Amino acid sequence: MKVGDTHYRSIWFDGEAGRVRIIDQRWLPHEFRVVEIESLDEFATAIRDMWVRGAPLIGATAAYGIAMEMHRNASDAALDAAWELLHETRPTAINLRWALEEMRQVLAPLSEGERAAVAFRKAAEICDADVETNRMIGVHGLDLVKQIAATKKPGEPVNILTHCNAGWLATVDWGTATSPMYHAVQAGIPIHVWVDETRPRNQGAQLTAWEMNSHGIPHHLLTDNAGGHLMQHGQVDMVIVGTDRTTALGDVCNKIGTYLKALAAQDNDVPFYVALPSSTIDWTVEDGVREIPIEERDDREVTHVFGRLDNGSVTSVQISPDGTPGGNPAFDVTPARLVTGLITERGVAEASREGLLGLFPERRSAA
Ligand SMILES: CSC[C@@H](O)[C@@H](O)C(=O)COP(=O)(O)O
Repeated sequence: MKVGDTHYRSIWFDGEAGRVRIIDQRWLPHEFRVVEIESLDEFATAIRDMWVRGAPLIGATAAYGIAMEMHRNASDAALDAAWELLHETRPTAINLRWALEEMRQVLAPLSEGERAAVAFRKAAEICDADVETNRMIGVHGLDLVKQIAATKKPGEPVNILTHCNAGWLATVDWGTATSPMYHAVQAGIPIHVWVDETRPRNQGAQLTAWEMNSHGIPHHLLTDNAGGHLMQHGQVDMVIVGTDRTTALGDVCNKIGTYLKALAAQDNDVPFYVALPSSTIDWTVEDGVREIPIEERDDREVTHVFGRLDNGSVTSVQISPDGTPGGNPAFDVTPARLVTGLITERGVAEASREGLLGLFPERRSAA
């Protein structure tokens, strides 16, 4: 999407310089920094320490990490070691394993001399496919927004609540949850977005709000606890969130706090949609609550907040007493029964095995 007048993706390969460039998301919204990442360790650090984050972008970054490593050393041992190192950076988002497997499958049968060029081509393909997938999620999600818009008075906006950042910064472009929003704006449908701040790292406040602001989409930033109240008062027409891993039965694992929004939505008859590329479906998992590994992050993310001081400097400050430990589960699972529909690149599915298999019939034999 555009930043000022320039169109950016969240990751790209500069072929002339032989460098991968990313937007270092740790500094947004205060500073827009583009950095180069080169060594395998830098790729692992960029994913683990969330210079890049969001399930699809983690996968795309890992793909380029493999490509850069193949350029340096294309042996079987280097491929396996890179796969392992990148795979252990973040445990919950399945796109990481998906992208690493895609890379390994094309590279493993090749000779060492062939691997680097093919790896860069494959990483670029993964990125391009992500962009198109997310565009299609927007096309299908737009139909849902239109249905709600049809019930409104002329000019009255569709109020959409979202949690965390499932925007273009979490993908290569468009975003998943935000793609229907961009498509609605393009179609001239008035929307207004409620942006959950998303403690502890505040991806909503720092990233989604920045995206909405940059694109001129009307929005308000909310504390994480406000959504239920707004739903009770008819101020939320629909929820659209992303997912880091979707089970074969339609449970969705997304940023911590998503589950509570789904409960509030059900209690208030607010449709709760989850937008996802099919690379987020883990067909090997059925029960999300029991089977999906939930990332536990550093408790400093809870005991401290990051922001800009009045003097303009960007820093983190402690908000809790010395000695109080933080608990930091980074994701939770929303059971399929709370999900109104899964918005995929192939259409909107019921959150169930049959719903998913209806859109992805090629998976039927495996099921
Ligand atoms: C399209 S991204 C979907 C999810 O990855 C997103 O909602 C999310 O939870 C991101 O978590 P993060 O910890 O910032 O990587």
